[in-house]
This record gives sequence, C-alpha cells and structure tokens, in this order.
Amino acid sequence: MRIDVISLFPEFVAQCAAFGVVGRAGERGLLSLHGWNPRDYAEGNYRRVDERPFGGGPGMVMLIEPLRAAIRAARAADPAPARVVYMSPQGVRLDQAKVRELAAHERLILLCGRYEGVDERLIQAEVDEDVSIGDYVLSGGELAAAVIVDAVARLQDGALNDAESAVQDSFEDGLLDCPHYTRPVEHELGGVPAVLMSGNHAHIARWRRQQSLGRTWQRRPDLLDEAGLSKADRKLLEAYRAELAA
Ligand SMILES: NC(=O)c1ccc(NCc2ccccc2N2CCOCC2)nc1
Repeated sequence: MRIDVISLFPEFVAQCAAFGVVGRAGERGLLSLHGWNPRDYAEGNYRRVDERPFGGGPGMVMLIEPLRAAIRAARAADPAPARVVYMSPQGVRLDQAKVRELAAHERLILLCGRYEGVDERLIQAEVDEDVSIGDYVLSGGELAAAVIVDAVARLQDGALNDAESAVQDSFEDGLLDCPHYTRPVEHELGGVPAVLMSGNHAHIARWRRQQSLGRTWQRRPDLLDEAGLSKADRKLLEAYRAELAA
C-alpha cells in the first residue's frame, strides 16, 4: 500500500510511521509513505500557501493552487489510482470498519489542512471523502493522518506476527478488551485473578470473554448492540451483572 501525505509538515507524519509495527511494515515493503509539501509548489518569492478568507473573519485559508499542484505531483508519482481523503472535523467518523475500507485501497492521498482549513473549491475538485478521527479540534490534520497511517498499516498482510494479529482480532471483535496481568503474582497493588493461574484454558477463555462482555456493558453499552452476542455470551454477561449486584 502506498500513502502520500500532503502537509506543510510532511516529516511530522513520516516520524509517526518510523516506529514499531508501522516502521516494520515500511521496512517489509508492505507500506510506502511519501510526503508532499504544498509550499514547494507555491508561487512568488513569499511562496504563499494561505490567504485571508473572503467574507472576513479570523484566520487564514489554504490556497487552491499549491495544494492542487502537490496532489497532482503525488498522483503522478505512481500509476495506481489513489483515494484522496481530507482529514477534517467535518468528516465521516473513523472507526475500525472505515479503517478496513481505507486499508483495502492500493493508494491513499491524505490531505492535511492547517490554518482554518482549505478553500472549498479544492475540496470539491480533488477530495473523495472527508474523515474525522473524533469530535475535537486539532491544529492540523497531520495527527489525524498519522492515526490513519498506523491503523491501515496494521491491516496490511504480513504487518503483524501471530501474537499481534491475535490482539488486533480481540479488538476487532467489537468488544472492549479484558484485563491483563503478568508477574509478580503478589504485589502491593494486589494479586492476580486465580482463574488465570489455574492452567485451565477453557476456564481462562471463558473468564476473559466474560470480562470483555462485562466491561463493554459497563463502559460502552453502545458497542454491545452491534457485537452480535451469542446465547453463551448473554449468559456470561448475566452472570457478570449478577455478581456485581451481589
Ligand atoms: N477531528 C479531526 O479529525 C480533525 C482533523 C483536522 C483538524 N484540524 C485541521 C483542520 C482540517 C480541516 C478543517 C479545519 C481544520 N482546523 C484547522 C485548525 O483550526 C481548527 C480547524 N482537527 C480535527
């Protein structure tokens, strides 16, 4: 998968992709990341990339032409068609389903706005979809782009080893994760649930599932509805709630 990032700070996103699983995906050739700075395509001796907004008001708006030239350069760098995604608070909310959808493209071009955003005509002409990583305001789209790079990199075939993909799957089953413990067994902060020391893998799997169900019910009941619970799941959750009520 190839990702091109259009940003006034392209090294920002490159750095986020230099570590861990994402860095390894890059080394394995599973993901290639390229940055394009609109300032390199800005005309005039001030190389302007922004201008005051028509209609007045605070802040500046990013100009059409430097962005358009940077997007064109990114498109031209590889023959494969690219999906252009604008990182914006007005976008469709990113979730794992959307991550999977984005990860299926051969190429993504991520457009990162700064200032107050981008001239609407550029968005209408070049952007395929707006994506938001959540309902909050950031100083630029770069952090949102880095989130997408990380999430889609993990889904590239070969990016994760067996343990890592098991963890990924546990999050993708639509429930919150169960609690985790490691040594020491006894600690001033407390002990470890006995079932985890029992060596009974069926009991351990059941306890972990019950914890995931219980925590999801407590913290994110909205996720429960679409998690598609089995009858066994419902029984486990009932027992969890009964234990809490006791
Ligand atoms: N939730 C998100 O995915 C998200 C994404 C980007 C982003 N900021 C860049 C930006 C992009 C587009 C429009 C405005 C802006 N902003 C520029 C700075 O001022 C605020 C508005 N913020 C949050």
